[in-house]
Amino acid sequence: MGPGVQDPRARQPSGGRGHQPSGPQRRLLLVLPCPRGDADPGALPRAAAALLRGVRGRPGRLRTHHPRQGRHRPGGAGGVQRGLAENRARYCHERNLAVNPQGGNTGMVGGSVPVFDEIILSTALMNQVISFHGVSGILVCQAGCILEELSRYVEERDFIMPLDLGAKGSCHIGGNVATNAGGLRFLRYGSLHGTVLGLEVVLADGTVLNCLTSLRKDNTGYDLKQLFIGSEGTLGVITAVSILCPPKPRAVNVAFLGCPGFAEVLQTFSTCKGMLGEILSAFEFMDAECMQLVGHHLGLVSPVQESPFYVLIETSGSRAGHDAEKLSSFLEHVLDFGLVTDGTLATDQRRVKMLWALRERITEALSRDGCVYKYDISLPVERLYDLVSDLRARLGPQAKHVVGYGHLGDGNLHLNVTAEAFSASLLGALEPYVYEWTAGQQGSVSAEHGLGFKKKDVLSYSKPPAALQLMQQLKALLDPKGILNPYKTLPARA
Ligand SMILES: O=C(O)CC[C@@H](O)C(=O)O
Ligand SMILES: [Zn+2]
Repeated sequence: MGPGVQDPRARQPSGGRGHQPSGPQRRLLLVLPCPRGDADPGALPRAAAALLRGVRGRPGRLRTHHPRQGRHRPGGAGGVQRGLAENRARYCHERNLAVNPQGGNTGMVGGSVPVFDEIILSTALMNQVISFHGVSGILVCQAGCILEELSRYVEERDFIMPLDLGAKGSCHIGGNVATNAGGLRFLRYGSLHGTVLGLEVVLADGTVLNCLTSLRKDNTGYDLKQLFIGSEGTLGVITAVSILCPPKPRAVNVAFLGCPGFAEVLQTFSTCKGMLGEILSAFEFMDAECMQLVGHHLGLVSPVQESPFYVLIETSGSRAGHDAEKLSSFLEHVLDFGLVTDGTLATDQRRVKMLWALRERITEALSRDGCVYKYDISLPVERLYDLVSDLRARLGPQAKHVVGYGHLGDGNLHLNVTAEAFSASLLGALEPYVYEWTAGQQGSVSAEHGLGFKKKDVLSYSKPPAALQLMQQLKALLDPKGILNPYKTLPARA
C-alpha cells in the first residue's frame, strides 16, 4: 500500500450530522512487544502494567469537576489522569520508550497509529469538562472529551463549539488540537490557532507545561501553545484545552444548490459573500461523481435535479426573519443569472441534517468504493477544480472515480481517486504529479489533515528548506530522545 493511499478496511470517521455516538467506550491501551534497540528489556512489560492500570476504572461520562475540588487537587479525577500522563511520559523518557499519543483515532494521515514499537498513550479516560463560563463562552476541558459530547454540553448552555467535523462522534478535542483540524465551521470561526486560548501539555521528559489560561489577550512573550497546535503529538502530549466557544446562532438555514459549471460555483461564492455577508457560515461544494457515490453506496437521494456541481450554503444568524429575507433575495439573484439551476432550502433541524449528510458522508461513500488515494490540498480558489479535471484526463480508465469536493470557502479541495485495488502504476501517475502541481500554484499539500505518517515526506513541497530545518531543531530541543510520536510529521533526516 502506497504512502498516500487509504486501506479501504481502515477505520472511517463516523457518519453524517445525524450520527449518534455509541456512548462511552472502554479503549485499550496497546503495548507492542518489541523494545527499542537500547531500551531496558524489562521496561516494556512494566510500562504495559503501568499503562494498563490506567484502564481499570470505569470510563467516565462527560461531567464537570466540582469547582471546590480544584482542577489538580490530588484525588480529583482530572489530577489523577493528568498525573498518569505525566508519569507515563517520565517513565517512557527514562527508559527510552517511544510513545504514540492517541485520541479518537479518526485522522486521515496515520498520525495516531504506531509504526513500529511505540506505546499507545490513549487520552480516552481524560474526558471531563473542567470549567465553562457562561459569559465569556470559554470552555476548559480534558483532552479526551469527544467533540460531539462537548458540542452537546455547550449547546445546552447556548453556545457552540467553534469546530465541527464528520468524525465528531468519536474524535477527541485533544486530537483535534494536536492535528489543527479544520472542518465545516472554519469559514466562520477560523482556525484552532485563533480559538484555542490555552493548553496543558506533558513534555517528552514528563514536565507539565501549564499554559492553560483562559485569556483573550495575553501578550507576554512567545505564544508557546501555538507550537503544539498541529504538531501531531511530536512535541508534547496535549492533556487539557481551553477554547473559546461562539454563542449558539438562533437561526440556521441551509441551501443546497445545483450549478451548471465550476465557473458558476465560483460566481455563486462571490455573490454569496456579497449578499449574505456576516451570516454566511459554510460554503461547501461537491461534484456530480460525489453525488453518484453517496447515492450508490449510502442510498442518499439528491434533493435537486442532476447537475455537474452542487453547493451547500449555511447561514447562521440571530434573527430568522432577517436571514430568510437575505437568503431568498440571494437565491432569486443566482437563479435569475443562471448561476444556479435548481435548489432547495432547509430551516428545520431534520432537513438541515439531511442536506449536510450529503456532503459529510462522501468520505464514507468513497471508502466503500474500493482502494482510495486521498489528497487534501489548499489552492487558489480559482484553480481549485483544474487539478481534478486534469487528473481525470491523465488517469483515464486506470481510476474508477476521480472526485473533487471540499471547503470551497476556505480554498480547500479534497481530491480522492478510487480504484478496484491498489496499483503501483496508478500511484506513480498520481505522485509526485499532484504535489508538483500544487507546489506550482504555491498551494499546500495538506490543508487540514496534517502530515502524520503518510504525508511526512511531501512536506518540502509546501515549506522551504529553512523552515524544515527550524522544525527539526524545535523537535530536537523539545524531544531530544525522539520518543514522541516518532516517524510522523517530519521527514526522516538524510
Ligand atoms: O476524506 C476526505 O478526503 C475528507 C474528509 C473531511 O476532511 C471532509 O471534509 O469531509
Ligand atoms: Zn475536510
